[in-house]
Amino acid sequence: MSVVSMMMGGESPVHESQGSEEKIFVSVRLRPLNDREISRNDVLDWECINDNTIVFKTSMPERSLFPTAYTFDRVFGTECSTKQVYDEGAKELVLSVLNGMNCTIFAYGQTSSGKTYTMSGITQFAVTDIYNYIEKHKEREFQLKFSAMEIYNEAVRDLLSHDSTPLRLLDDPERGTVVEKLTEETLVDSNHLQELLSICEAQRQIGETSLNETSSRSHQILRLTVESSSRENLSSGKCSTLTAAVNFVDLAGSERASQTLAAGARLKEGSHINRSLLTLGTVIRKLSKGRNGHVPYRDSKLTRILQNSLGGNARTAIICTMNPAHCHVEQSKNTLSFASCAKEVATNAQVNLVMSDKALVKQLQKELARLESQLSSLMSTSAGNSAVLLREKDHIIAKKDKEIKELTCQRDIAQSRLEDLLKTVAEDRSLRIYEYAASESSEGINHSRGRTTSFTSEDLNEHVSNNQIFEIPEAAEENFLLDDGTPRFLGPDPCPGWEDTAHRKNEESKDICREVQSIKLEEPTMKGKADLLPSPEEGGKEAQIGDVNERQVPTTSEEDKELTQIDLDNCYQALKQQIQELQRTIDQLAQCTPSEEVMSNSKRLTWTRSKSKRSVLMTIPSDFWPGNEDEDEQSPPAVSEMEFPGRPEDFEGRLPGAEADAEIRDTSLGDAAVEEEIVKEIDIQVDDTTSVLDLASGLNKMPKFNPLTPISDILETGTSDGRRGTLPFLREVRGGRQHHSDWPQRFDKYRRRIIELWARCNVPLVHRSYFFLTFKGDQSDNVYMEVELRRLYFLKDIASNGTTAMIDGQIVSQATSLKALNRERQFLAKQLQKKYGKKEREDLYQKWNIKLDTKQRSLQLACHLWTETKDMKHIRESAVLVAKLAGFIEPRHCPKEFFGLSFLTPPVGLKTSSWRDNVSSLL
Ligand SMILES: Nc1ncnc2c1ncn2[C@@H]1O[C@H](COP(=O)(O)OP(=O)(O)OP(=O)(O)O)[C@@H](O)[C@H]1O
Repeated sequence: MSVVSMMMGGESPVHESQGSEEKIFVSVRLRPLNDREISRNDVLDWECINDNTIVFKTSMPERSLFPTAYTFDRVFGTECSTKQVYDEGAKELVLSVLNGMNCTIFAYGQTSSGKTYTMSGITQFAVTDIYNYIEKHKEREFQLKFSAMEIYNEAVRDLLSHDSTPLRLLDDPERGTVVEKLTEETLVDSNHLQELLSICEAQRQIGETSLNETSSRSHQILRLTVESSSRENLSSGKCSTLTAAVNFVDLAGSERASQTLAAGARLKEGSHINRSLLTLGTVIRKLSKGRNGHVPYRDSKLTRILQNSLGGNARTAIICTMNPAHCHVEQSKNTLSFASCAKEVATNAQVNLVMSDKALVKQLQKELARLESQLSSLMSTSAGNSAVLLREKDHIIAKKDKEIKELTCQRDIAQSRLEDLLKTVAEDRSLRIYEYAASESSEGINHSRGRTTSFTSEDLNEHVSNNQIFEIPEAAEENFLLDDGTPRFLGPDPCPGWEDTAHRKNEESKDICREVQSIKLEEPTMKGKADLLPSPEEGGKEAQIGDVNERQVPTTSEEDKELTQIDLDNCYQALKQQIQELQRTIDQLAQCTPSEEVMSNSKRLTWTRSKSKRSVLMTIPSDFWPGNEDEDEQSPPAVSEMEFPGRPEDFEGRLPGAEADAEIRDTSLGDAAVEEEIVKEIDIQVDDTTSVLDLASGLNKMPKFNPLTPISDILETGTSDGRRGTLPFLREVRGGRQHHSDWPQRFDKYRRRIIELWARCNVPLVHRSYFFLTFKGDQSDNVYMEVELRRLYFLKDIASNGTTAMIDGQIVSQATSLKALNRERQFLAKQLQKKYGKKEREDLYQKWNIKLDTKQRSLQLACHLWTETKDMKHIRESAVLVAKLAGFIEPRHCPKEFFGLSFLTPPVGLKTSSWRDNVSSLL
C-alpha cells in the first residue's frame, strides 16, 4: 500500500479544521476527593468557576506570585462525568479518525489524579461512537485495527503480546516512526475491541504488579486504526482508503518527573522511567514557543512514537487530570503549567488517503490523462499560434523576396541604363571628337583639292570658333588640373594634330588605308587630271573608300556589315580600274621631268610622286634628303627649340636595351648622315621601279579587306580575316625585296630614329607605346617603319613651317587641339571630382606614389580610364604606368594636353588588358 496525504478541502463532514493548524485542545479535569482524602479532611484547593477557568481557592499570600486562575479550552469540575469530558473534550476530535485524520488523546496528570479513569472511559466512548458511526455509514467499508504498547523505562512493550521483549522503533519514510513487530489486531466488532482493551489492562496491571508499583509508572498507548473506503469505489475498482489512527495515551504520573527533577541527576541517570515524560514536557514547551529550533522528539520513545501527535499530522487533545486535594497543590500547579504550555502548541492534521497500488495507478493514469489533455490543449493552442506566426513570417519573407527581386530588377535596369548611358556618352564624346576631326579633315581635303595647300591659322581659328560640337561646359572650379604643377603650353603646338590622331580609336587602321588613298589622290594631281577622280560630292569611289575607312569603327548592325561589304567590292573594282588608268597616264608622262614648282612644293606637302628614288607613298620631307643636311638646323622652329632643349636626362634609361641606349646617345637628332643612310635604305624598299600596276596587282592578290576587322588583327595576322600567312597588301607591293639580311640592324636604326623624332615632335606616348610594341623587328614591319619615319619627318617639317597643317587629309592646329583637349580634360576632371573628393585624390596620389609633376596627368588619365573600366585596380595600375611613362619626356616641356583624351584607350583591335600588359612590359 502506498500512503498519500492530501487535503480534503470541504469534503470532510466531520472536521472543520482540516488542512490548517489547530491548537491542541487542552482541558482540565478535577477528580473528586476520594473517601480517604475526605476522611483526612482534605479540602479542594481548585474550583472550576466556568467551563474554561479553574481557580485556586485557598488563599496563599506567600505565593501570590503564582497565578490563581487558569483558562483552558475546557475545564471539568469534580461533578463532571467522564462522558461529559469525552463529549466536550474528545469526541469531536476522536471521530476525526473516521475521516482520515490522525488524532491523539493524552491524559496527563499526577498519580492517582484520574488519568486511567478518564482515559478508559473516553476510549470506551470513542469506540462506541466509532462503531456507531460505522454502523450509520454503510456506504463505506471500515476496517479497524487495534494495537497497544507500553513504554516503560524507555522500553516499548506490546500489550497484545505475551512476549515482553522490547520492541524496536523504525523510521519508515512514509509512516514515520513505527514500532517493529507491534501486534495489530484487526477488529471484528466492538466486542472484539473490548476484549483487547481488557487484555491491555491486564497486561499493564501485570507489569505494575511485577514492579510492585501502586501506581502506573508506564505510558500506555492504545491505537485504533480506522481504514475506510467507499463501497461504490470498491465495486468499481476505484480503491481509495482513508486511513487514520487515534491514540489513547495514558501517561505515567507526572509527579515522577517532578520528583526526578527534584531529586537531581542521580535518579535521572539511574532510571529512564520519566525520560519520556520529561521529553514530552520539553517538546511541548518548545512547541509552545513556536517551531523554531530543534524539537527533541527523538530523545524519548514516547515522543518518537507520538511525534505526529505533537505538532504534526494529527489532531491532539490533552486532558489534564488534577487531584484537587490541598496536599497535591504543587503537582496540580505543575499540571496546570504543562497544560498552559500545551494549549499553545499547534498541529496540522491532514486527511490520509491511502490508495492501493491499483488505485494509485488508476489515479496516476487519470492525473496523467488530465495533464496530457492540458498539455495537448496548450500545445494545440501554441501550435496554432505558431502556425499562424509561421504563415505570417512566410508571407513577410515572400513579400520581402518579391521586393528584393523587384529592387534587383530595378537595380539591374538602372545599372544597364547607366552603363548604356556611359557608353553612349563615351561613344558620343569620341564620335563628336571624331566628327569634329573628320569635319576638319573633310574641309581640309576640299581645300587641298582646290589649291593643294594647307589651311592657314586664321581659317582654323574661325572654324574652331564656329564649332558647336564640343559643348562641354567649362567650370572654373574644375580647373584643378590647370591650377598647379603642370606648366601651361603657351607656344605654338610643336606637333599639331597628334593628340587628335591619338584620340581616334581607328587611327592606326586609317594610316594604312590613307596610304592607299594618297596614291589615288596623288596621280590625278601629277597628271593634272583631277577630273579622273570623282569628287566626294559626286559619290565617287574615293568617297566610298573614305567611307569604308570611316566605317572601321565596329558596328553590330548586320545590315551595315552587308552594305559595307558591297561598298568594299565596288571600291576594289573602282580602285583597280583607276590604277590601270593611272598607269596609262604615267606611261604617257614617263618622258616628262617633274616641274620645279612641284618639287618646291614638296616641303609644303603636296601629294606627289618623286621622279627618282622617292616613295610613291609620301613625299619625304626636305630634311630627309642628303642635300639638305643642314635642314635639321633650320627646320625646327624657334619655339620648338625653346620647348625642347633636348632629351630628358633619364631618356636613355628608358629606352629598351643598353645597346640601343648607347647607339641613341651616339645618334643625334640632327645627324644628317644617319638620316641619309636611312633614306637610302628606305628607298631600297620601294624604288622607282615599283609601278602603280604593281599596286593593282597587289590589289588583285589582296584578300578582301574587311572593314570590321581591327587593324591590329591585320597587322598581327596579315589578313583581314585573321588568317595568318596571307601577305598583306603593302607587303605584296614590296614583293620579294623585303628580305634583307641586315634588316635587324636597319630596324634598330629606324626605331632609334623614330624614337628621336617622337621626342622631337612630342608624339603622344600612346602612339609611341602602341607603335613600339606593335613593331618589334619583323621584316613585314619594314613598310610601317617607313611610314612612321615619313610621318615624323613630315611633322618636323610642319613644326618648322607654322601652326597649321594638313596631316593625312586632316587639318589640325594647335588652337584646335588645345581647345578640344582642354574641354576633354575638364570633363574628365569633373568626372574625377565626382568620384573622389580632394582628400581622396590626395590619398590616391600618396597611394600611387605619383610625383607632383605627374599627378595631374596621371589622375586625368586614371579618370578617363575609370570612365571606361570602372575598375579601381586598373585605374591605379594604369595611373602608375602613366606616371612612369610621363617621365619619359621632360615634364616641364610636356604639355599636359599630350596626356589627355583617350591616352589609355587601346588602339582598335587591342584589348585593354593586353595593351596595358604591353605598356607594362615596355616599362
Ligand atoms: N472522576 C473520578 N470520579 C470518581 N472516581 C475517580 C475519578 N477519577 C479517579 N477516580 C478514582 O481515583 C482512583 C485513581 O484513579 P486512577 O487510577 O485513574 O488514577 P491515575 O491517575 O491513573 O493513577 P496512576 O497514575 O497511578 O495510574 C481510582 O480508584 C479511580 O476510581
